Amino acid sequence: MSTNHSPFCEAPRANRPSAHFASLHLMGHCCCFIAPKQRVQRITAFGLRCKSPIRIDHVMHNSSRMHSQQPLFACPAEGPYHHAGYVVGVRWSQVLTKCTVGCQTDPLVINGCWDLPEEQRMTNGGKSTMSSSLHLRIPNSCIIAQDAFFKDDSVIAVDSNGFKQYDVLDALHMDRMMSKIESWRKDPGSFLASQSLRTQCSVGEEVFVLIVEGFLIFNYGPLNELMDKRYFLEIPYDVCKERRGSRVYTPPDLPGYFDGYVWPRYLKNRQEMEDMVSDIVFLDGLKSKEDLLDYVYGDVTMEIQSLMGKD
Ligand SMILES: Nc1ncnc2c1ncn2[C@@H]1O[C@H](COP(=O)(O)OP(=O)(O)OP(=O)(O)O)[C@@H](O)[C@H]1O
Ligand SMILES: NC(=O)c1ccc[n+]([C@@H]2O[C@H](CO)[C@@H](O)[C@H]2O)c1
Repeated sequence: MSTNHSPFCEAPRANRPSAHFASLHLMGHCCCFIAPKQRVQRITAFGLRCKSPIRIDHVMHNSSRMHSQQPLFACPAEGPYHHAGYVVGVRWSQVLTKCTVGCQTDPLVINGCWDLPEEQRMTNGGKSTMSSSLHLRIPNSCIIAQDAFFKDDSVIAVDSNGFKQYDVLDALHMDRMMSKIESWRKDPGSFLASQSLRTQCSVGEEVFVLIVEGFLIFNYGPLNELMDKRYFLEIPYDVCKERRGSRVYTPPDLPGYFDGYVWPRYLKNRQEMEDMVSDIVFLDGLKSKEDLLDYVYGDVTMEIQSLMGKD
């Protein structure tokens, strides 16, 4: 199976109303709360839907760290709906405060995903790759990865085929993941410091960005609703199977696990996700890492600029 649908747009789906493809559409709601030390955090939620082709000419670069982008195009395409999906959500908070100018040079080391050699990380859709690169480009960002919250193997349910039921929310300590996200929300600056990440602040205001990366983050309502932006990286069945086959998990996949459990479960999870969430940007994970990163980075920075401009 293969995909020919375009990289930066929602994937086609037979039962998705065509209106969902119509034009770039931002919708938002905001809420405010006052955090300690006079800090004002604003949380904005919005979704992105797109039809074809959307041209993004550039990203504002009134800050030295914002890079201008090459024009990018997004358009829908037809095709079978057989893609493995991986999700990356982005959340940010804006902090209005006075800070000194600094720089962030530390690479992200969180949840054990960045400091592992590539061949030991999961070899699937590219979300860890994307998240890590995004983090390095976005000041004051950090990653929380869902894979770090798997329960112990001894408590994972087993089906009648002997397949461990790893690809369900029950296999994850979502409560612990939420606690971690909550601690970021309460005080992102302190959270970064606790991860040995320095903050970079411009005079006047700063935006902290949390990149939430995982394979079931949108299926968990309380987490999904916190996201400001949602991206879903897809790769076709055959590529996914091949990449999965080259991985060694702990515990390792049993023979037949991919076709007997992982793929059918993925299809169920994906259906559930699409029934719950509509404002997801689907990305073609077969595109180059650079193109994907440029697109997402451009998209996120535009929204951050827009967020900053609203105050
Ligand atoms: N756009 C891409 N094109 C080609 N290869 C890619 C792309 N993105 C990532 N890869 C490669 O695919 C492999 C898997 O990437 P990555 O670990 O980021 O996937 P993942 O979705 O995080 O998987 P998992 O959730 O299972 O950890 C890596 O070897 C990575 O270098
Ligand atoms: N404990 C783990 O991290 C673990 C163990 C066995 C399988 N997996 C797989 O990780 C993927 C999500 O990234 C899922 O498809 C799990 O099957 C993870």
